[in-house]
Amino acid sequence: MRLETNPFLKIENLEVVFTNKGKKNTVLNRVNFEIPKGKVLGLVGESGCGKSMTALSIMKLLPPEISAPSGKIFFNDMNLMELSSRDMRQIRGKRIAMIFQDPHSVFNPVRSIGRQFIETLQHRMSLSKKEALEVANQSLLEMGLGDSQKILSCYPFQLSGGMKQRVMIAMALAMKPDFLIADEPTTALDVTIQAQILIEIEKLKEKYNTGVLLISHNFGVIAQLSDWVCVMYAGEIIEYGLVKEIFYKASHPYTKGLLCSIPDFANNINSLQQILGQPPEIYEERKGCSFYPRCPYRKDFCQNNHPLMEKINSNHFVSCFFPIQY
Ligand SMILES: Nc1ncnc2c1ncn2[C@@H]1O[C@H](COP(=O)(O)OP(=O)(O)OP(=O)(O)O)[C@@H](O)[C@H]1O
Repeated sequence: MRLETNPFLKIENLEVVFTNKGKKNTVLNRVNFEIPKGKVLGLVGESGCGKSMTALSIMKLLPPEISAPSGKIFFNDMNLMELSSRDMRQIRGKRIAMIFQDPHSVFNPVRSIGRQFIETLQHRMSLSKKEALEVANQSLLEMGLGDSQKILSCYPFQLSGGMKQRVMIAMALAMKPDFLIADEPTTALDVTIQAQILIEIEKLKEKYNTGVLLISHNFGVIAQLSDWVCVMYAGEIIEYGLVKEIFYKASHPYTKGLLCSIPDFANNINSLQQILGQPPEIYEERKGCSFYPRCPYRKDFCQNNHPLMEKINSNHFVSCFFPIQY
C-alpha cells in the first residue's frame, strides 16, 4: 500500500503478538501507513482496536508485559526498531512528542508542575531557566490556562484531570516537535477547550510543518484536523484514504457503520444506527475476516478467508472482499 506522498513517518508490517497462558494474543496485525511532513493522519476505531498500542510502538513504550513488536518504523530514514533505548531517549520529546491519553501517569506527583515543565524544556531544547520559564508561561496561556504562574507552582494533585491534560499538551507543543502523536488529546476536555486544543495542534502543523498522528474514536475530531484517515478494527487497518474519500465514499462495512453511528442532532437523531455485536478478543483465533460476525454484507467466503488491503484509487485503500460500491 503506497501513497503518492513523501513519507516522514512510515510504518511497515507492524505486528504486536504475544503469548499469555499458552494463548496467542494478537494486538496489532500487519499495520501499514505513512505520514508526510506537515500532514495529519487520523487513526480511528472502537475502544480496544489497537490505536494506543500503535502509538506506543512508535515511541517504543509498549508495556513490559507485551513483547517487542515486529516490522519497521521509519522516522525519516531511521528505523526506530533498531535504535537502542539511549538513542530513543534522544528522539522522544524534541523529535517525536506524544500527548498521552491519561495525563495522571505523565507527571511525577512529588515535584511541582513548574519544575517538571521547565526541566523538560531545559533538557530537551537546551534553553536557559529564564527562557524555559518564558516558553512555559506562553505555552500555558495558549492552552487557555490564564493563571500560568499559579499553575506552575502547583503539584499535580492540585490540578483537575482536564487541567493536567492541558499542561501535558502545552509541554508537548512547547517542544515544537518534528512529529506529534496525539492519543485522544481532547477526550477529557469540555467542547470549548477541545476546539482550542485542536486549533493549537493545527497551528503547530502550519508553522513548523509538523507531521501528526491524531488518535481518536471521535470521527468529528478526526474530520476537523486530518488529511488522511486510517480506520482500525481488531488490530488491523481496514480502510485508509484521504479524509473526504473515507467520509463520502466509505467502502468497508465497518467504516460505514462507524459513520452511521455518529449522532446528527441537526438532522434526524432517529437515524442513528449501532454496529451490533462486539469485536473479537485479542486471544481469539482469527481465520477469516475479523469483521465477519458483525458484517451486514457478509458472504460465506468471508468466514474462512482473510482479506488484504486493495487499492480502490491512488487515494483510497480497503481490506474487504465485497466493498461498498458507489
Ligand atoms: N498491558 C496490556 N497487556 C495485555 N494486553 C493489553 C495491554 N494493554 C492493552 N492491551 C490490549 O491491547 C488491545 C489494544 O489496546 P489499545 O489500548 O491499543 O486500544 P485502543 O484502540 O487505544 O482503545 P481505547 O480507545 O479504549 O484507548 C486491547 O485488546 C487491549 O486489551
